Amino acid sequence: MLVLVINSGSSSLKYQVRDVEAGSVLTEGLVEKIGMGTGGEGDGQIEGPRDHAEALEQVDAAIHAALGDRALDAVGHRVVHGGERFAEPVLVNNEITRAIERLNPLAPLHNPANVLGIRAISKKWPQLPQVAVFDTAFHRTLPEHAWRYAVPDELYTNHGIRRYGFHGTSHEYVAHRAAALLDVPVEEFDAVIAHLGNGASVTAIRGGQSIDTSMGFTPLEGLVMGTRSGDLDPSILVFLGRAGWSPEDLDSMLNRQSGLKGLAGNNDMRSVVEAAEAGDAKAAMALAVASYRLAKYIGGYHVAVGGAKALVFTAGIGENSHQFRTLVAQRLGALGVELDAGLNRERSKEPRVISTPTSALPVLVVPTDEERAIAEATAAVVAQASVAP
Ligand SMILES: Nc1ncnc2c1ncn2[C@@H]1O[C@H](COP(=O)(O)OP(=O)(O)O)[C@@H](O)[C@H]1O
Ligand SMILES: CC(=O)OP(=O)(O)O
Ligand SMILES: [Mg+2]
Repeated sequence: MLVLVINSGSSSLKYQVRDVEAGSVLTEGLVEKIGMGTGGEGDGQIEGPRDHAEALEQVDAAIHAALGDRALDAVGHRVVHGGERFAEPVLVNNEITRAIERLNPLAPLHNPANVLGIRAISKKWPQLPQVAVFDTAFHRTLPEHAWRYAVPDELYTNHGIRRYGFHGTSHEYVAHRAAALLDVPVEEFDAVIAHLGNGASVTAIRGGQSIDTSMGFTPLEGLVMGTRSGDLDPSILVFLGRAGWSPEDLDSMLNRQSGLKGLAGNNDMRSVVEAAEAGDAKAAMALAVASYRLAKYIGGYHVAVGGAKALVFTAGIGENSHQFRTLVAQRLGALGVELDAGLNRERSKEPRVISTPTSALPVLVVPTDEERAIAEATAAVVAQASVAP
């Protein structure tokens, strides 16, 4: 089955065409600066489309050569917020699209773009089945004591304020691959998984299921990220609000000006590590804050899962930054974690163990592949829909 995987952002659209049975990628690319003039990269050089519909025209042109005389069978979308309703990937129809749209206020950076992407495809290729794959779905197994905030109940009942969690497609995919590498049935896999990309989250896995995760009501809570603050005392916002900061000011400060960028002036881990190694004290402190915060979460989730059998690093930073992994591991001495310096520095696209044989728990690096997981889920939903009565 040929699946077009779409990850729509507010001003960008990442795409991949995959042959699900062959496990291959036919073509991929990124359309940037949607509604902002010029820009873009990928297989085809793409210039600033006006909107998501125009972006899609460019994707269509770019994938044409790669498809040859084959045709797409389905489209799979990454949808960031599925609320409490969506625990599985679903075949999209008008009602589903409206349900996703109703969740827009809960993920204002992500969901509106996802809806635009779905509508643009429906218009362009009305016959093509579309599947929505939700970042929140894997976390629907969180127990209430993990998802509930200690605030008046009406905030939950009237406003849906609770922990939802994100990056679920990645955490689930990585849990399966890590369990396979350790030769443990996934239903018996207890672990802590750290997805460290631009957005970063850590998940407690018990019996292969998510039982806690660091992102919350929105993808802001938890770890120090590229431009997001992660956890802080909520009273800071009250304080700033009283000092005249608007909701937009606060949103921009927390989501776009904080994290590594706020601490070190740069949101890219590679640059922050380089600066720290060159003696920049702010960059070194940014790494200390981020690694300390993550180590505390790992300790907490080790308890939450009743003793993790593995610690897994994934996504851009988790897969590539041996320096950051070292900083985190150095703070995990109390858990008996011990990295093998040589294995930790090795570069590979394969899942691998990077701890010593005497480490109290194995530490793994497992490359994530959200697009592959979305393509496979899409194919499964479409295949099932075609046999349903
Ligand atoms: N070789 C590398 N060494 C250190 N950090 C890296 C490396 N490659 C990528 N990264 C970091 O990974 C992060 C981006 O992760 P990624 O998973 O691609 O993000 P997203 O998909 O959320 O946009 C950036 O902070 C980037 O600096
Ligand atoms: C949900 C989320 O934070 O996604 P990303 O890491 O792609 O920004
Ligand atoms: Mg990502």
